[in-house]
Amino acid sequence: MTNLSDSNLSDFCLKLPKIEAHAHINGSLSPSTMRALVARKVDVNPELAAFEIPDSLNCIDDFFSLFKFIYQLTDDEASVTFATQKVIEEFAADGVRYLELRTTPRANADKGMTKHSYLQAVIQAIEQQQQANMKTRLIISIDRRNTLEEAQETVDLALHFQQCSNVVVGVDLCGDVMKGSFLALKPAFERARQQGGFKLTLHFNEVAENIPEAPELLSIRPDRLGHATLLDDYSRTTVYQQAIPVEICMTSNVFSKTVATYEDHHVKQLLEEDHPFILCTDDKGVFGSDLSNEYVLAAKTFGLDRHQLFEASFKSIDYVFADQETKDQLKADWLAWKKDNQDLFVA
Ligand SMILES: CNc1ncnc2c1ncn2[C@@H]1O[C@H](COP(=O)(O)O)[C@@H](O)[C@H]1O
Repeated sequence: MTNLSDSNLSDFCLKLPKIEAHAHINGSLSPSTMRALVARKVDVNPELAAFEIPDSLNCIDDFFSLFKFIYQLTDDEASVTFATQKVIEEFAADGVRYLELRTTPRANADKGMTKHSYLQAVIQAIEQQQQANMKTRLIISIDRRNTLEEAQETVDLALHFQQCSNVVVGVDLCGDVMKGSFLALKPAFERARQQGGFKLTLHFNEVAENIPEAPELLSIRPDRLGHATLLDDYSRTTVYQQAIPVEICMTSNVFSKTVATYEDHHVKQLLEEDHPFILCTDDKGVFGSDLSNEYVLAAKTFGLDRHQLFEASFKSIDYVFADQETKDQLKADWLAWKKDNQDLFVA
């Protein structure tokens, strides 16, 4: 049962202006969005009526196989647009003021959806769904299982959409941590930075098997790292020396068992070392935790007070893939919010 201070803390974390920088679109679909998508499709695909998210995810393998189901819900452009709009609305309702969504372009020949039309649907949704209080930007993901040719095709799309829209800001390496190799894909990331000026973020050392390729990932000097769960000596030295911001996804790590408990979470070290990090959700739909809840968890687990929570959120602004003018505006908004809400800082 929540006591009074719990609900006060939840209320504070909901109202706190926040940055979300690591949110996979298809992992962020809420149960109500999934139900709405099932309702749209069940006539043509009755099997979807039996679609349900497992109550508990036993290991990271379960987690990646879950996306095979979710992808049946977003297998045409209209569903992709609908899903993206819902995700944006929900982050805005959770007090997010600057959102960087990410997604992997996906084709579906049966529905006539191409990677190009998939991205067009996402970008259209972002442009149409700009909220009064929240800016949304897009990071385009390259899946670890891609061939170099596929990865280059994704970079081509990022470059194409950069010509007609200002929402694409970065390129990400994601996907099943046990598959693929970064080395094969490295030229695509280098081209994304050189030709598009895109920022690069890489899912990094989520499991021990990723450690051997860590020097290769760090060699491109990523602008941010996702998770960075396991820091071997070389990675720790490099990540700390280069002050690379880490996208922290506590619930995702605990649910997918890459971190044993919240108390053991590596954000503890980052807090102690004052190393840059951003609290994020990863897949709020799959793991059932929105961003304000991640702030509640960080506060409860590591004893952070409201000023420290504000600082964590405020510092995150420096690490987003936006221009300086946008960052300055966000900082001014955050400070104005703090000034207007002094009463919330009294627990
Ligand atoms: C444990 N955390 C994670 N580690 C690595 N990749 C992840 C992930 N969570 C999600 N994805 C990647 O994002 C895709 C779903 O969103 P999009 O279809 O791109 O919008 C997943 O298929 C996976 O490739």
